[in-house]
Amino acid sequence: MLYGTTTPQAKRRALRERLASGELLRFPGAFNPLSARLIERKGFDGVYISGAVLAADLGLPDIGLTTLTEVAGRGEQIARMTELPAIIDADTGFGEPMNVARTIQTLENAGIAGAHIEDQINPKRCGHLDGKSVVDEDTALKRIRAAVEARRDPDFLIMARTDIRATEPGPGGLRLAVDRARALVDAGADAIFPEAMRTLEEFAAMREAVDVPLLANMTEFGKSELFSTEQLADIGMNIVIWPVSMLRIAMGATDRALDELHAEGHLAGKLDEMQHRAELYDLVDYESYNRFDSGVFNFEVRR
Ligand SMILES: C[C@](O)(C(=O)O)[C@H](CC(=O)O)C(=O)O
Ligand SMILES: [Mg+2]
Repeated sequence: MLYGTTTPQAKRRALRERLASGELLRFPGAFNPLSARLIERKGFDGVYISGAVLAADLGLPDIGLTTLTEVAGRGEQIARMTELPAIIDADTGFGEPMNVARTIQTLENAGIAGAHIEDQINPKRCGHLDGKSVVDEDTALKRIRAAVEARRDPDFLIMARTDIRATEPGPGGLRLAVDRARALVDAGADAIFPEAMRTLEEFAAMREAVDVPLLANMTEFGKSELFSTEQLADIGMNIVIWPVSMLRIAMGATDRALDELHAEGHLAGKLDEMQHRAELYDLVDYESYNRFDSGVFNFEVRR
C-alpha cells in the first residue's frame, strides 16, 4: 500500500549487485509514477527517468529548460512507486561543478539509485539531434569529480554520459568517444553512457575500451539502430534504456483515440485498448486501502 517499501539504500545496493553480475539490466522509461509500478509488475530490472520525458510532460523541448527542483520532484514521485532502482537523467548537472554536487545530493534525497551527467555544453540538446557541442575534457571531468565527491551513499551510481561521438560523424568520432570514456572512468565515473553510438560494433569498441558498466540507449527515431536485448547482452552491455518509448506509445494511442472520439462521438470501439478499471485498481492496490480502513474503523468503543 502507499508506496514502495524498499529503502533507497537497499535499491542502490541491489543495483550495484546486479551490475556486478555482468548481466544486461532492462530499464524502460516510466512516464509517470503509475507506469513505474507497471514496469516492475512486468518483471523488468529497473526504471529509467528521462529528461526528455520530463520536459515533454511539461510541454517543453528537451533543451535544458527544466530545473533541478522539477526533475528531483518528479523523480521522487516515480522512484517511490516501485521497489526497483531508478536511474535518472540529470542532463549536464544543472550548472557548474558546485551545482552538480548539489544535484547529486538532491537526487540522493529523492530516493534515486543513480544518475547520469553529460558532457554537453549548456544549453544541452537531445543526444540524437544534430548541432550538439561538448565541453572540453577538463570541464567534463570536473563535473564527474564533483558528483563523486558529493555523494553520501557510496552505492549511489554516478554515470558519465558522453555526447562526443556525434560531434564528428566519421570513425574519428568513435575514437574521441573512447578517449573521453576512459578519462571519465579515471575521474571516478562508476559507469559510462556512450550516447548516439551508431552500430553494434561501436558499442563493442566501447566495451573493449573500459571495464565499468555500459549503458545502451535504444531511443527510437534517433541515431542508433534499435538492437534487441539479446544483441546487447551478447556484446557485454550492462544496462539498456528505452527512455521515451512508453510515452510515445501512450501519446500515439491517445492521438488515435481522440480522432476516433471526434469522428464517432464515443469510445466504445476502444475498450479493448484501455487499461480496465479493475487493472487500474489492482495497480494502485485499492484493496489494501480498503483493508486498512476496515482495520482502523471496525472497532467498538467501550463505554
Ligand atoms: C536519453 C535522453 O537523454 C532522455 O532524456 O531520455 C534522450 C532521449 C531522446 O531524446 O530520445 C537522448 O538525448 O537520447
Ligand atoms: Mg536526456
